[in-house]
Amino acid sequence: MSLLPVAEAQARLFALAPPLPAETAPVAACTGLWLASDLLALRNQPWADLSAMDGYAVRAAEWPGPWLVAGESAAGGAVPAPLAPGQACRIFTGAPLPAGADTILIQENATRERDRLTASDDPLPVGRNIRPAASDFATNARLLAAGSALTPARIALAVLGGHGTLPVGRRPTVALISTGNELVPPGEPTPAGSLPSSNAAMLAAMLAALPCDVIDLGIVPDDLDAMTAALKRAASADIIVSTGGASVGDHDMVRPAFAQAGGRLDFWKIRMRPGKPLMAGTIADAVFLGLPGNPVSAFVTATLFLLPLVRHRAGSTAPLPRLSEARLAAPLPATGDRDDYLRAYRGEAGIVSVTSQDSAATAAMAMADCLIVRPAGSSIAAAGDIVTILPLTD
Ligand SMILES: Nc1nc2c(c(=O)[nH]1)N[C@H]1C(S)=C(S)[C@@H](COP(=O)(O)OP(=O)(O)OC[C@H]3O[C@@H](n4cnc5c(N)ncnc54)[C@H](O)[C@@H]3O)O[C@H]1N2
Ligand code: MOO
Repeated sequence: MSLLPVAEAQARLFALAPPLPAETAPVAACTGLWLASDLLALRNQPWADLSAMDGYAVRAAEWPGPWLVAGESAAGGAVPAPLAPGQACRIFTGAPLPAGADTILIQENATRERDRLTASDDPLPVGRNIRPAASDFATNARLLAAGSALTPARIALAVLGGHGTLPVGRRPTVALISTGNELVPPGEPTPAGSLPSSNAAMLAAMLAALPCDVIDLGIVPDDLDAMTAALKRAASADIIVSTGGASVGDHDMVRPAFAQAGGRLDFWKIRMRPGKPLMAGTIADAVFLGLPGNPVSAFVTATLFLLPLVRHRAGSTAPLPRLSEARLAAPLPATGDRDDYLRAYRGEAGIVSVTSQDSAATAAMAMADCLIVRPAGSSIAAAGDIVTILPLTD
């Protein structure tokens, strides 16, 4: 069976199910969500020509005065009366200009004696220190495209555009299933032959950064019927993730159980290391991801498939992790016939791959703050070479 390239597997995964239906949320609850439809401005910003500084609204042609100070304009106050020739209007930041004014003389550069005002610096061009009406955006302008991540700055834009609620993608529910007779829950005694189940806690921690609701269905033994029942129970979630039992051993029950539960497998086995035994399909309206059991393999495949799937179902149009480039601090061996995702960290002298690349080496994985992405067939890389990295932290 030939191995599926990572990018192809990601595209097939997203094609399994569309984003979840949109819902309306108050702006205060939108952080980290994705916009479900284009957002148009309901108002002009600024609503009128506004002063950008505290000072005086004048006509530039009358520089350097003297002007007669007549009237005042403050943010939230009434629109001031039009300026007659020779007049200046006291004005504050964010306040509307009187008709006829075309420049703001800042108060630090003005000399005022009672109502007589003169400028004490060089002439200013027309328009200086003024924010023209609708110069930020105009009514009906498209502020944000569907699928945009609602970052803090975009929430500010939406609110200034007149919105108090936003159409957003619904948060997916994610059901976690850990499989293996050897597993015991975190913190419980580990008699010989058993080990703590770490994958669900790790995945929940990874998912905590995303808008989704995690349901941990616990540990299921390597038993066909038990696993089938667990998958059926999980099928009301939007996304089901299992770890372990994905490979070819006699106790690897996930594929047969998935079939017995009525699931439709779409792909199995990816051209990547670690993570080869990854599988995906659908069961009822849920998308199913079967991750390998090794903690490092589960971590890498969750980074490349699970987190992007959650983003996709929550409405992101750019769900894949961002890649960047960095310089190697030490050489790397050639890769084999799968893409390598090497655990690494960003050191002072460049990128350093961690001591063990074994897919069960959790102590080494815990040192990593990025993955080095090395395509299949890459030759030896030297210290100083530029490589592609996938940052795991900012
Ligand atoms: N003959 C072959 N053997 C294996 C192949 C192969 O292609 N042919 N693939 C290898 C690869 S690659 C991987 S990765 C592993 C993954 O296999 P499984 O998904 O079936 O995982 P398990 O066998 O169930 O477990 C592997 C390992 O991870 C530990 N584990 C499992 N779940 C957890 C958990 N929740 N928390 C912590 N640790 C967990 C488990 O005890 C095993 O040690 O298969 C290779 N074999
Ligand atoms: O490809 Mo498996 O995920 O390394 O150990």
